[in-house]
Amino acid sequence: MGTNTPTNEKPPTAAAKSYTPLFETNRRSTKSQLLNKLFAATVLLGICSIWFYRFTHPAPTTHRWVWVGALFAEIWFGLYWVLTQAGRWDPVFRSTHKDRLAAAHPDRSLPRVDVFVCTADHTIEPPILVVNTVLSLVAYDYPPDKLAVYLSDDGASEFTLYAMLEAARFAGSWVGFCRRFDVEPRSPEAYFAAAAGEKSEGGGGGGGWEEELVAVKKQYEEMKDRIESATQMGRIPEDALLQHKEAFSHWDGNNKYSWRRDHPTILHVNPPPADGVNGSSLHLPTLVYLAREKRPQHHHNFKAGAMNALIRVSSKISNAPILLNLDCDMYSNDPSTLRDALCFFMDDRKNHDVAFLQLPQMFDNVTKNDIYGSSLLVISRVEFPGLDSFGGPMYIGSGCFHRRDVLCGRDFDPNGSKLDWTNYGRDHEHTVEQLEREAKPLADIASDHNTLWGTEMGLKYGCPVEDVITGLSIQCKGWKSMYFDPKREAFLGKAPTTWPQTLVQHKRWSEGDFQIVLSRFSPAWYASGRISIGLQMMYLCYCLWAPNCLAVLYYSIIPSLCLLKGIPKLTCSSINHNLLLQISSPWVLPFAYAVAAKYLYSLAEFLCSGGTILGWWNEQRTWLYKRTCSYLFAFVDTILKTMGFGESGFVITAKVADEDVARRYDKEIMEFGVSSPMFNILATIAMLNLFSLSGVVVRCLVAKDGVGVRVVFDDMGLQLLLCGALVLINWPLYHAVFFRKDKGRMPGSVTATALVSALVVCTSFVFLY
Ligand SMILES: O=c1ccn([C@@H]2O[C@H](COP(=O)(O)OP(=O)(O)O[C@H]3O[C@H](CO)[C@@H](O)[C@H](O)[C@H]3O)[C@@H](O)[C@H]2O)c(=O)[nH]1
Ligand SMILES: [Mn+2]
Repeated sequence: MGTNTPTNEKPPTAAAKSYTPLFETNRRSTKSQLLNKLFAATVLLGICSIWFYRFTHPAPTTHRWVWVGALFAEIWFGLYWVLTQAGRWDPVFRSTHKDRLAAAHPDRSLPRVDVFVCTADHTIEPPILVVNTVLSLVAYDYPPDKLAVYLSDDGASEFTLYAMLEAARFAGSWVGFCRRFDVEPRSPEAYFAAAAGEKSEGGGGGGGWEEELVAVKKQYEEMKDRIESATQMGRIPEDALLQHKEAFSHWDGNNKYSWRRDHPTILHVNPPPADGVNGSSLHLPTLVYLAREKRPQHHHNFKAGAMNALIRVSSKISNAPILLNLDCDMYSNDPSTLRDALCFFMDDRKNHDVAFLQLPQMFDNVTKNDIYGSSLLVISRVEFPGLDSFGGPMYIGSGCFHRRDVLCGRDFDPNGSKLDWTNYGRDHEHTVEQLEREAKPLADIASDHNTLWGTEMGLKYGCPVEDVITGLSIQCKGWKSMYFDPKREAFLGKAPTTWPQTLVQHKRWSEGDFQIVLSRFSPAWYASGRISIGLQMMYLCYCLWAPNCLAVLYYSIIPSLCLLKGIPKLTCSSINHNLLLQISSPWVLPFAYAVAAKYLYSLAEFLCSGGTILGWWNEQRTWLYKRTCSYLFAFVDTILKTMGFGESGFVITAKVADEDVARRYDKEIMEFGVSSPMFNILATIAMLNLFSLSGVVVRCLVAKDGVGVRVVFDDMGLQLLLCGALVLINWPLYHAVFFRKDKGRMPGSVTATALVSALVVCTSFVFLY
């Protein structure tokens, strides 16, 4: 996509000579930008001519609603396309100078960093996965006395605490090994897997690496065994109970069923040995376990509540000016990421308005052709760099660095919003007991309920995408954000591995995003004048995912039904209308151009972002399924919620699958498996298109004189194409319905429901309408 050239940011003046930038900003070459814009202009022309066609061929008297639907869908798709162009207007790409950072700020003058890891359920977020993340963070290449890792456990699980304590013990050996051989990545599980395939970087070159690897791996496996068997047997080993009597005492005699929703704050600070691990020179960061207080009568506000408790508690313990937020499945893949991030926050000239720095969310379990389109490639590689030029990307949760003061509600002052490092941190004259005693009440409900937390301070409450709404409210104050997509992925997490997970995750996202449009911070009006128009357009683009379902549902159902019934024309007294255009009509050209150009461009973007052709095709299916299911449910639920019915929840995505499912996932076989209302809709639409297509084919075959065939192709050619494309993209679904025998197939009940519903819809449309 063109070459990158550095932008000319303000020519250096004499006074500014001593300033050395810590990061670089690159833009596409003027030529490639111009070409891109010209191309966009031609597509826009195509879109306008489609609109023009509709308006100059006014509503017919018969089948009027079909016409109205098509008009609505075409306007929607056209406008939506315009919104997406903002993300492609002027992308910027950032790179860092860690060497300059090191020269300007020796380790002892680096600011503290607090890392927050959130977990919420030890059954779907296994403790061993969580501690792999924790260990990868503890092993950051950063002065240990400046780093603290906090684990928030909304599941209040003794097994997660046990796992963390085990990890703290193992950390000495692990970090030592990592430092000595400079290994990457620093999540033990990921490293050992890579080392086994001899793909590991660093290390390999002798110096006792192999022996040490065997030893540290053995220790790790033993620890993993202990953690997993404790979880399986539902019992913490005696020796651990004895050693950490105080910490585990909270679980004595608790009621297993209500515990998660009803328990006091549990805070356990695990300070590193002051004189180094086993008296060596190796020091480790502080590790903290927190399960904030929960009571059934108080809403806990999901991850936002957990994050706010962490912000408060950490302010007493380490009080770092920079916070990093990670989900429990996202381990650090690059030990130098903290230094990368600081290049942005510590750049002398450009740091005064940067509130947060978002890094892309990448996943280590995505298969080659990404069957669920979960890698977010185009968003990460194309759209977020695009947002960055308009004031910065959204805050999307995991992988985001924040300035503590801004996240805590600091207003933007154009004359002085610089971060003063020196006011932060606290020295450890306190004993651990003192620290725990002081910090603990801050995670109690009393410190949160009826306070400014969740409204003016911290992450916002009441929205399933707490991250996006929080980021938007910060940007609306005048703060900027930045996006940094490093060459080596900074974090790797777990993407959903089944259709139900994928669809439910997108329901949460699109529901949350749509709520933002209707909220106080609406990007449609509140943000006007507060953030740039380009950014506003892109916020709308994401926040209007949910209502997208209407136009897509229309396009995937009505033209096919009309095809089946044989309605090519919508007649009005004098003019002939076509539902979709007639193939021989000159108007087909701009229509075909706009559609083809849009899809080819999207394919090119996908390939340039590192995807495969099949991956792109899979992503198109995912978009279709998300739009017809997740977004529909999100849309309906949001409307109901605004009318006062129901509340939106937070369904946590499972990070493990049973063996059978995992095996199919690795083979890129789609997983349906359970019956769900979402599948009923998907399968019904798929069947309906199959029936329509077969119906037409049969009709052509029985038409003796060939007239029927000609009419079908000429008058309904586009409908036929659309229906054919829908059948093609649904292929794996038919396969799962009709042919598969494994557990991941479409359940019989869904199949039956879909067949009956599609049959009823088709016959009643053909015979009754
Ligand atoms: O009551 C809760 C619910 C969730 N979580 C944590 O929130 C994180 C995200 O949950 P997950 O189920 O993995 O959702 P994703 O859709 O994968 O997460 C993305 O979307 C979320 C917003 O919907 C953001 O919060 C996340 O950071 C972002 O990675 C996980 O670490 C959970 O443990 C909590 O701490 N408390
Ligand atoms: Mn996740």
